[in-house]
Amino acid sequence: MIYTVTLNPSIDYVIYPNNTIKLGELNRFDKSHKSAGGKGINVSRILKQLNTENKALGFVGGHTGKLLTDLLSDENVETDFTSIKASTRINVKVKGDQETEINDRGPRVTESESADFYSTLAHLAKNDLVVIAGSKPDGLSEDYYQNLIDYVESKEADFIIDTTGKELQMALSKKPFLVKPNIHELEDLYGVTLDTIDDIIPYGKKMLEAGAQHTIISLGEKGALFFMKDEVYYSAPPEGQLVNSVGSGDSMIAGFIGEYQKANNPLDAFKMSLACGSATAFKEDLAKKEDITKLASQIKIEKLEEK
Ligand SMILES: Nc1ncnc2c1ncn2[C@@H]1O[C@H](COP(=O)(O)OP(=O)(O)OP(=O)(O)O)[C@@H](O)[C@H]1O
Ligand SMILES: O=P(O)(O)OC[C@@]1(O)O[C@H](CO)[C@@H](O)[C@@H]1O
Repeated sequence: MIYTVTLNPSIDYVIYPNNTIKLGELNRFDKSHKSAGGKGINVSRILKQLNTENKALGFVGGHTGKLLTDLLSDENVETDFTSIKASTRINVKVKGDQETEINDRGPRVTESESADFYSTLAHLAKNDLVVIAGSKPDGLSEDYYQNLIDYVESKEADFIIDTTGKELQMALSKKPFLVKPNIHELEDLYGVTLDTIDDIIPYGKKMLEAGAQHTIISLGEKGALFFMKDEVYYSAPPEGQLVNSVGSGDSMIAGFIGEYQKANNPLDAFKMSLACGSATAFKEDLAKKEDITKLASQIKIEKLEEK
């Protein structure tokens, strides 16, 4: 079974302003939509499009939590959320001349609610996969992710983590099945500036040396690099027009897992991750199955290095 964990999910309220947003003035817009958001939830939504069985876990509360659950149920995404008293956050995504994201800090989770979460992982078993993604809400201990990873390890299950900084650094030594930093997260992790693919490669390798089983470094409109064992691959994205980059990184993770589950072939999984990432980048909301299928045949990967 695949579980996605979104400790701080959101309603993503996406607005399309009629004009450039003017600070300090009344701005109007004619078009908007609300979608179930949060990084792990996005992974679940794309996995559903790929017909990969999975369950979304995390904390939800209040009317917004109910809306989130209903939106997922409309897409037939299986959930087993832990109820909290405080309300699920609303994150605002402004699609103006540029994309601007305004993310709420989110609700506070109480100590007893934080312990309740573990009951949703009661059936976790050997070879299951847990995808842990996104920010941690207030109220959870500093080492909540670390404890969660230790728990997953104790059940002999695998995990993927999509987080940043110290938490990502800590997780590497626990041998994640996949990590997928974007270029900026990689620069922050190692305190460097990376301008070219040749600059990036040693840092991708470092992530494998530190423990990651597979590493994808996403480069936005420039595509992505893939590291496994001693091999390094690159792929440019398929042709298309950027419409929305929110969730494209999460879609990549889903694409990798969905394809890997089918045939245990990491290179095909990397191709599918590119197809899913770009299919979402070319859509207003997350990609649908038909968008992904259209792009999948266009992805070409190039081997850059082998020791
Ligand atoms: N402008 C674009 N054109 C084509 N593909 C894109 C574009 N932007 C993103 N993608 C696709 O999405 C993937 C992930 O993008 P990016 O590196 O921006 O991830 P990210 O920063 O984790 O995304 P986010 O946090 O917004 O979900 C890229 O590797 C690429 O396949
Ligand atoms: O505040 P976090 O947890 O870091 O990120 C939350 C979020 O920005 O990430 C997703 C896109 O990756 C969105 O659906 C959601 O609003």
